[in-house]
Amino acid sequence: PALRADVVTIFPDYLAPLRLSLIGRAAQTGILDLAVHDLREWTHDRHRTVDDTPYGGGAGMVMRPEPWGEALGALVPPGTTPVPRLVVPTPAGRRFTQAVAVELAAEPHLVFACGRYEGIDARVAADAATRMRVDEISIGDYVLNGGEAAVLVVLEAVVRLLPGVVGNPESLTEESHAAEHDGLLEGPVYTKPPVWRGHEVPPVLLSGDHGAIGRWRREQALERTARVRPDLVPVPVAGRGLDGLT
Ligand SMILES: N#Cc1c(-c2ccc3ccn(Cc4ccc(CN5CCCC5)cc4)c3c2)n[nH]c1N
Repeated sequence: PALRADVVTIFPDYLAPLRLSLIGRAAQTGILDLAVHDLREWTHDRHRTVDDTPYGGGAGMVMRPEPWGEALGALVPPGTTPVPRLVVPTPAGRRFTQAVAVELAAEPHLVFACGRYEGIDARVAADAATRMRVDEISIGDYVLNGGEAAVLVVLEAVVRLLPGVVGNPESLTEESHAAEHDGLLEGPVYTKPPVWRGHEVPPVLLSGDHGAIGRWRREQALERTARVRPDLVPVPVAGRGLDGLT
């Protein structure tokens, strides 16, 4: 497979959507080798305990290191090659962006550690870092209850970049946040009918004048990016084209 992905979580059912559609097909066609594991497999007490009170006090509970140590040891036994990358979603992680998705899509093996409660005992990532690359990532500046939703987001963004997953690879470069699109947002899209509830499709798109269409689309992308995401609009660089893009 192009990518092997192991996900460890106390809510394996939460990852069921990965069996559907795009990612499900990638798994069936052998492009993606996905395995979801229940962390409690690596507990040994009657109550299958995965959490305990935080040292130093504070609200909530912290995930115990032992089950995680055993889970990662079982999934990545010493001597495993290629050494996987451990991806740990956390509110305190580096921002997950398209560039990070491209980076992860180049990896042969990813292991995702889904935390819950107030997070995972910090020694788990520290210990793993002695054997593999550990990436603590956040999918955005909002608070979730655990890492599972982040894994759904990250795996969708990563798997769609794998060769053979998306029918039309060209669409991968023409979309928002793709480097080839200068990181601009894409403009509006239209399909038939040419008039719908009195709303016309912009005539240039029906003109067949591909030069004009290309210019119009770029203008729309720039305008929309400036309105919705001014932070993404490239600043003109001295000595380059008028709009700083060419
Ligand atoms: N990716 C991603 C994420 C997550 C995420 C990812 C993984 C886990 C594991 C547990 N939680 C719950 C939680 C929520 C808030 C806090 C902060 N503390 C609370 C009181 C003082 C600071 C700690 C844990 C997680 C949340 N949230 N938002 C993202 N973009």
